Amino acid sequence: MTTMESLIGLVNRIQRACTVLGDYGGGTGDNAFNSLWEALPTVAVVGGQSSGKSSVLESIVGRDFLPRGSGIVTRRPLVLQLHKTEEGTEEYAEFLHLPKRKFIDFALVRKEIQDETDRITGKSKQISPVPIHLSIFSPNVVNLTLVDLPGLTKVAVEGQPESIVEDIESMVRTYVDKPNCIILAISPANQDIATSDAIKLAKEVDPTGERTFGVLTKLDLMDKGTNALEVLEGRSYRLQHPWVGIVNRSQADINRNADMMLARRKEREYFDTSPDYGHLASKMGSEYLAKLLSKHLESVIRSRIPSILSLINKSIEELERELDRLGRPVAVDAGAQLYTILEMCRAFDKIFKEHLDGGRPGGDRIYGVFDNQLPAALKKLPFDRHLSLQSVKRIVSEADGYQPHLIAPEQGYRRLIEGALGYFRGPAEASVDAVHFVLKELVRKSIAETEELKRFPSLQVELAAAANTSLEKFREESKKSVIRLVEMESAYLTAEFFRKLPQEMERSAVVANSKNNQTASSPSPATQDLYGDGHFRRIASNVSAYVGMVSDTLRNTIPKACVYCQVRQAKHALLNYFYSQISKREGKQLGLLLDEDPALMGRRVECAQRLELYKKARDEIDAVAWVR
Ligand SMILES: Nc1nc2c(ncn2[C@@H]2O[C@H](COP(=O)(O)OP(=O)(O)OP(=O)(O)O)[C@@H](O)[C@H]2O)c(=O)[nH]1
Repeated sequence: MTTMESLIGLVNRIQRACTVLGDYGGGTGDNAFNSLWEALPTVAVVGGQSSGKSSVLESIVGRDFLPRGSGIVTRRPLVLQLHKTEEGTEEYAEFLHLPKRKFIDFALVRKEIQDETDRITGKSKQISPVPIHLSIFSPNVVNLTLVDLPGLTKVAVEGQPESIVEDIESMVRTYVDKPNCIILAISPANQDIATSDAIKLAKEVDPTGERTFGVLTKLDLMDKGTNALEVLEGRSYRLQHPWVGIVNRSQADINRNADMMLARRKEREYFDTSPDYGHLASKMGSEYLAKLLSKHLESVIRSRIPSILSLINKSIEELERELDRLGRPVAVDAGAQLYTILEMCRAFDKIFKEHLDGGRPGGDRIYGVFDNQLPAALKKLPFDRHLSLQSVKRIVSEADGYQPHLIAPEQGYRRLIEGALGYFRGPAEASVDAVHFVLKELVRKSIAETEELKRFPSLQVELAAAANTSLEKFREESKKSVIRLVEMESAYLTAEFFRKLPQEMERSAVVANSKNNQTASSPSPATQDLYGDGHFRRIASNVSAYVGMVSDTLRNTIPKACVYCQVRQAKHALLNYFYSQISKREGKQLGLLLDEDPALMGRRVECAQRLELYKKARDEIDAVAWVR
């Protein structure tokens, strides 16, 4: 059988561990972990300024320990964990941020709360969502955890930023919005309940009043002849739980340093003897409130345990998956580091090859170079200009020198052809460059897609640089090869092509003759036209036909050279340069390559800590017999 202590204490322990890891009610938006804190039931104390919040808390504890003053005194949430101890034991307090230091003197507790508030918020009087955890061990308390929040206010006081009014409200909301938050809404009885800040907020976030406990303070300060029965009996504002009336110490009592135990007794007497509230006396006062809350908190925790466990189990699974993805921490010895690097290179190389061979997209763009870009570039070459009548006449005349040619202009043909073939260098080199850029892009993509490499930005950079150096070398080789192909075409022309030409010319002349109906005695057109425009046009068309034949050949051979020199090499030897470099490295330099992204290392540590927290929480909950 489990006691209340073990249930509330269990939640207290988990809450403290959550805070250490930055998971607390008002500040968990940015680290993308499930918030365990939010799954834990908490009692949040909410009220307008001077509504009596601090007094209620002190009454519940039975000690004077909260900072007082003008302006906004509570500027960080105070998680107040009360632990009931055996009768006769000494009372003491402990802060989470000062483990092992026992506070016996509660005046020092007050000072430490002030100092610790300033430590985070500075003297700026700003507010901060990072809670202060205070545990109080005493025979005069019930087991209970409450979160004291800054008082809702309407105006900033001197030295505080204007935004503080909204900042406080939004901080309070981050707590009370959560379905697991029990709202302790404090309103003063000497003020119209309709204007109570606490009730206004509670109405908004908990319209059915399921998780709101209404507390009415300052009953003793009501005008003579009036009472708060309308509120306390639930007629002014109905809640599912009964309202609790409280009489705290007055300012004069505080100034007099009136004893808290005495104040509790006086409060009891007030209700016992009150003509207005006598019938409600057993359900009034701070002691009753503490017991009521403790019982309620315990039952809520009990009912939430299955959902807390399921959140914990889900989070454990998620964290383990994430840790697998992030990989294990890097080995420290050089051999293991080299092994890790080579493993990653292999993974990268595999992905790169898949891109080329078709398992992944991108390789087809190389075929695109050969099938579209190269033919289009060849088509665009300015042969029309080169073989225009004027240009042909000029080149042939220049080639003849002072003696005009007698039969075919051999030199003229050669010069025209050589001039034309020179144009093929452009598309040949452009094809090599285009293939180079596709390969480079595939290297970039493959690095990005290699999951194992994600952790190591330095290795990524080095790998990319080495791969690109290799690609550059392949590009040089490829360029040499395609230029050689073009030069080979210029070096030796296909004589066969020209041997066929005279017959072709005759044939075309006969055709032209018969078309013109000329007599047999007319001179042969070939002779007649030896230096005329028709002759030069024929030369241009012969050269054009030859160049066309070479173009067809190069269209087939340039891709072969590119694939041979670049694609094939990239597939087989892309990382050879990297391997030769890496084998020369010492252990320390290898370590540098494996320096992980600090953000990732941080994330791994965070995940590991979270995992530990969740596992510990699961074990603790499992250890409590009533869960079964
Ligand atoms: N007579 C009487 N005075 C009370 C009662 N409750 C609170 N006070 C006084 O009201 C004043 C404000 O009370 P606090 O407990 O400081 O109120 P608070 O809501 O914590 O105020 P802030 O921290 O300033 O937001 C103090 O002077 C208290 O003595 C009460 O029930 N009766």
